[in-house]
Amino acid sequence: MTNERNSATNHSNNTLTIARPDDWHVHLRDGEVLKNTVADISRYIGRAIVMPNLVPPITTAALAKSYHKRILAEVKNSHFKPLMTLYLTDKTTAQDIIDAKESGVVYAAKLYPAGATTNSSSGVTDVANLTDVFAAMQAVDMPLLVHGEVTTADIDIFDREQVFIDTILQPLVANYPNLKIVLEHITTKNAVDFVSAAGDNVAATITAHHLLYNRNDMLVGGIKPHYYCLPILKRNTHQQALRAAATSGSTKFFLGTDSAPHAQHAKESACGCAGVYSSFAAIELYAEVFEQENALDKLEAFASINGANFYQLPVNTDTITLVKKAWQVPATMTFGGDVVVPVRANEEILWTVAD
Ligand SMILES: NC(=O)N[C@@H](CC(=O)O)C(=O)O
Ligand SMILES: [Zn+2]
Ligand SMILES: [Zn+2]
Repeated sequence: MTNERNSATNHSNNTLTIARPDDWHVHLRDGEVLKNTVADISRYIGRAIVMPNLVPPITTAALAKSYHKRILAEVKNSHFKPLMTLYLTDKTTAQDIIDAKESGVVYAAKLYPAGATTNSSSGVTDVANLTDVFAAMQAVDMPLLVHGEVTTADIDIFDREQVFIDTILQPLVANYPNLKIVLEHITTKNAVDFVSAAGDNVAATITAHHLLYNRNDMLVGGIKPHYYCLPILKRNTHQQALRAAATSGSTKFFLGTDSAPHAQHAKESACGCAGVYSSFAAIELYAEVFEQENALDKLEAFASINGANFYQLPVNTDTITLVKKAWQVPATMTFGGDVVVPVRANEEILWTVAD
């Protein structure tokens, strides 16, 4: 079932009113930084799919419930609702999925190939270990969210998404034809083509930074660790394919910031962490892309409608208004007892969300 809705989109050159957007992929972390990450994401975002890659990871309904409570304790805006996820391991059982579904707070389960990204060491070593789990997810209609990269040393880091699609995802989709799958934070034309050709049960999130940047931004003129994320930024032809997909009007692509803060010292290091902090200005950054592509009329579907329909949740009934008004991003933002360097630090963002 999909939501039928008369579009609230209304725009002149300088303002755009859309249904309240949701973020279908975000890292809020835990502990003392939660008050900062929750304040930033809840400014105007409605719902957020909260990633489970904490240390230790959120592997059970009980852990998801207590993390959910810690997030809610920091929420000051009633329009914001965190949707929790379960971290799959080799040991996850079908009963874990049933318990998660019954918890009422878990909306999806996340597949991290072991070693693929930040805090994925407890991830899945072989999807063959999860046959019963995927069957249970299909039976209870719980979406599978996928970090789609292989991790074997012989595969070049720039090819890891494509090889994952060919060797892991394609058979998974074939074996579980009714399993809802979101290929998260896609970075390649290969991913766009795969998702576009698959059935309605397969969709993808696209980050603002993969739409705005390519690997030249990270590597030309000096190595810039704040552009380093996983999957890594690709060449500009892939970036163009992502921009075309996001602004195409296809219902298969929707907003997921993958906002993934790390303290400044952890990024500016001889072995810097992967992740870009963007949720403080998510819709403003996407609006830049959609404006550049002459597709502001497609932003509402991407940000506020397609994801809700995929998760079979109602589209938010209230709205936000974007105004074409530039503002300067600070050099750093508070991150618990530390600081995080945000995307666009010391530079301008061209759109503002009206209060
Ligand atoms: N995207 C990233 O570069 N990092 C994420 C993990 C992830 O989403 O893969 C993180 O948790 O830091
Ligand atoms: Zn990931
Ligand atoms: Zn992520």
